[in-house]
Amino acid sequence: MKFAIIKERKNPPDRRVVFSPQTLSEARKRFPEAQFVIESSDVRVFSDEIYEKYGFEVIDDVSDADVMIGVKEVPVDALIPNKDYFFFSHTIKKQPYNRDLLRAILDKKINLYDHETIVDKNGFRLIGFGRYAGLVGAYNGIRALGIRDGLFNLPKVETLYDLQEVKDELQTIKLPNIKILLSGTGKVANGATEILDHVGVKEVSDALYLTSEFTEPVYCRVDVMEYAKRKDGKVGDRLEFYADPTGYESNFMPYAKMTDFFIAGHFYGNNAPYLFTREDAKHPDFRINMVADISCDIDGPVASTIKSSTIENPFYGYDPISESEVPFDAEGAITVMAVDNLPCELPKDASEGFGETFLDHVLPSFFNNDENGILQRAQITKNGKLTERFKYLQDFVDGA
Ligand SMILES: NC(=O)c1ccc[n+]([C@@H]2O[C@H](COP(=O)([O-])OP(=O)(O)OC[C@H]3O[C@@H](n4cnc5c(N)ncnc54)[C@H](O)[C@@H]3O)[C@@H](O)[C@H]2O)c1
Repeated sequence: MKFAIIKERKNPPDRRVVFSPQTLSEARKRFPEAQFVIESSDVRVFSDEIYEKYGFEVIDDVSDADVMIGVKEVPVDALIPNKDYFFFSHTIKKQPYNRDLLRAILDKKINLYDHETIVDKNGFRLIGFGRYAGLVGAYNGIRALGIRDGLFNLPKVETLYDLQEVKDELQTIKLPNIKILLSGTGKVANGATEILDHVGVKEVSDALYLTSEFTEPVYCRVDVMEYAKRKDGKVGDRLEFYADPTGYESNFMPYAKMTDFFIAGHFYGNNAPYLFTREDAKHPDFRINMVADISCDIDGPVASTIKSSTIENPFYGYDPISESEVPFDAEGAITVMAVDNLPCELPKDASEGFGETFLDHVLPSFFNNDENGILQRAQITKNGKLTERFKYLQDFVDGA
């Protein structure tokens, strides 16, 4: 079986890749029956020459490979019919901007596997870039704070070589006595925690956080059972909330009154209550003045996120009174960092980490008859049709 590491063709260019040269060598060792080729690329974080140094063939035409492995959406005219493809297709939530892509995939009888749909038998995602989004998102929030309040001047992550350099930069700063709230307990939140711990911010329980002030910076981690509660006053249940959050309402306000800097790292499911609304942000006791919204749902659960921001211009201000965008350092504004492609800022580490999990969780399935059902669950299209699991996308494909 021949695997091709394909070139990223989306604009702006994404420098990430599923396999670093080193991880691909490991894959070659573990699966001697597999063949790997590299499609030449001038944007990838690892150069063609490095792959060649590791003994891989780097070519322009990879059309004789069986399985194409990429990161971002492949443009329709670059899709090769009748192949297996792995990439983030951003189609499973019926994203309108990728309807034509899904149609082309079906027309070209491509077997599409999406990195996002690579899950274990309980439905938990096995691979992703979440940790890197958390790392970069927390750093960017701290960077915004330093610039806005004239405290320190951290460089942009994209100008640094790797995670170690990011961490080295953070050694040079001292945070003021602020209170930081972090939502989520998943991959993103773990990445953010790694940064907060590295900066030496101490974690405190929510009971203490909600009742005390401190003489040093602290952070508190909350998940659904803290920032939401049952409307009927009964005790909530996390799994029940995931399945159907309609019986819940926000419990975020007590935290908003005790927080300076909010890092959003939760997943927001359909019909869940908003964490805070535009009205909430107007409340005189609403204390948050800095939001690093890594979850980045626009005009939704975190009301100050009125748009996503870019790596180039990562910060903007939200004026709670006029409910509109203002400069990030305007008087009375909530400063917002809402970059929606954070892992792109750390392409080397993100690629290395992603490849290791792809190697552990996905590649074996090609050689063990998919004994854990990984490929079967992840497959969205087969022979020009949607697979059973993804039949719900049929009306999206058929729609105008
Ligand atoms: N800004 C970016 O560049 C970027 C990059 C990667 C991920 N993200 C986003 O960050 C968010 C968190 O990602 P993650 O990888 O940490 O996810 P995860 O699955 O590892 O963790 C999800 C977290 O959200 C909570 N949650 C709340 N409602 C849930 C529900 N209905 N189903 C599942 N979990 C629920 C969970 O309890 C958990 O704390 C996602 O919305 C993701 O799209 C953003």
